[in-house]
Amino acid sequence: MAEAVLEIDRVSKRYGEVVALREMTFSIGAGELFGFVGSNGAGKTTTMRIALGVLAADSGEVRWNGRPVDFETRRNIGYMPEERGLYPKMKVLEQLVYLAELHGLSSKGARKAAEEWTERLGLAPRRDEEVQKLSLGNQQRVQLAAALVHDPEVLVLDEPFSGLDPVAVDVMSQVLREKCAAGVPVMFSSHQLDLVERLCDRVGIIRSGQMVVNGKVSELRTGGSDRYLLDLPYAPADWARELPGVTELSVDGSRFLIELAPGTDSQTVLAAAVRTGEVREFSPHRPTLTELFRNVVTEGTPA
Ligand SMILES: Nc1ncnc2c1ncn2[C@@H]1O[C@H](COP(=O)(O)OP(=O)(O)OP(=O)(O)O)[C@@H](O)[C@H]1O
Repeated sequence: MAEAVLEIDRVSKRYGEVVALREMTFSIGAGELFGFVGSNGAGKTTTMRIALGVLAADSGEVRWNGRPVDFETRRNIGYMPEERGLYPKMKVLEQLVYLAELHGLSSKGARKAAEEWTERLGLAPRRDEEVQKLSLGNQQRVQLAAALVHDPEVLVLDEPFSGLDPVAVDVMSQVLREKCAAGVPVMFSSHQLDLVERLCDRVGIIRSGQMVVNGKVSELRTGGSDRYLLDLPYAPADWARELPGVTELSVDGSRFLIELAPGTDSQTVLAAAVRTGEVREFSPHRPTLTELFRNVVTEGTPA
């Protein structure tokens, strides 16, 4: 794994009686695209705000390249807040130039960067429009441009894909991949799990303010239970029920999803399937991120 760059180390946070984060811990390496998922209210926004230093943790620490995040470091982070923080009456280009200058770019450099990003994100025809007059999706593109315009060394994006049309989703995905390829650690939250699965190197699933699953998407999908999908057009509905070590999880017409207990030989199960007649399909079933997510959020009692 790449050297850890952004580290969230045992961060806890309460809002009065509400415990939002309990010793939240994870890190994101250089050039890594990290998807942050969890139910509504699980603590994603709180984590990101603390990572950025715009909200103080009760305990724990956020480090960037081994040093606690402070005012100077924050200038190097590109942040796309969930609540969107643009000035509604300012024109698009003017606003981006202003934000880039705030982050330390010269006025010439700021204008050049603002022009490039508006071009890239399909906002060139909107440069002279007030942000408040844009559609929500276009406001979101401006918000992404605002996170990128100062060429940040870390990107933290709170639900950057929500409300975007498919073309904008593609552009956004491409931009995030490019940033990663350039060595920037990128963290983003999303409820669009298919997108997270497609895009991310690693995913973190949080529940009730804690990281409960953190790993490579491909490994998470192959690890864990031993499930098989079978298509048996002539099998009676109960063909698998008496087989030792086999649990039937679902049946959809002739398609059966089963789970094998540890030590159960899949070839014995295949032989039993063959005895029912034709076997159209017999394949290991890799759960999707959505299925993993459902298992994780419904497992155990929310604290
Ligand atoms: N300013 C606040 N005052 C009180 N409670 C808050 C505040 N902000 C967040 N919370 C609570 O903290 C918990 C975590 O909220 P947070 O916004 O971080 O979740 P989230 O994972 O981003 O949710 P969503 O997916 O809905 O955006 C929730 O129980 C929420 O109600």
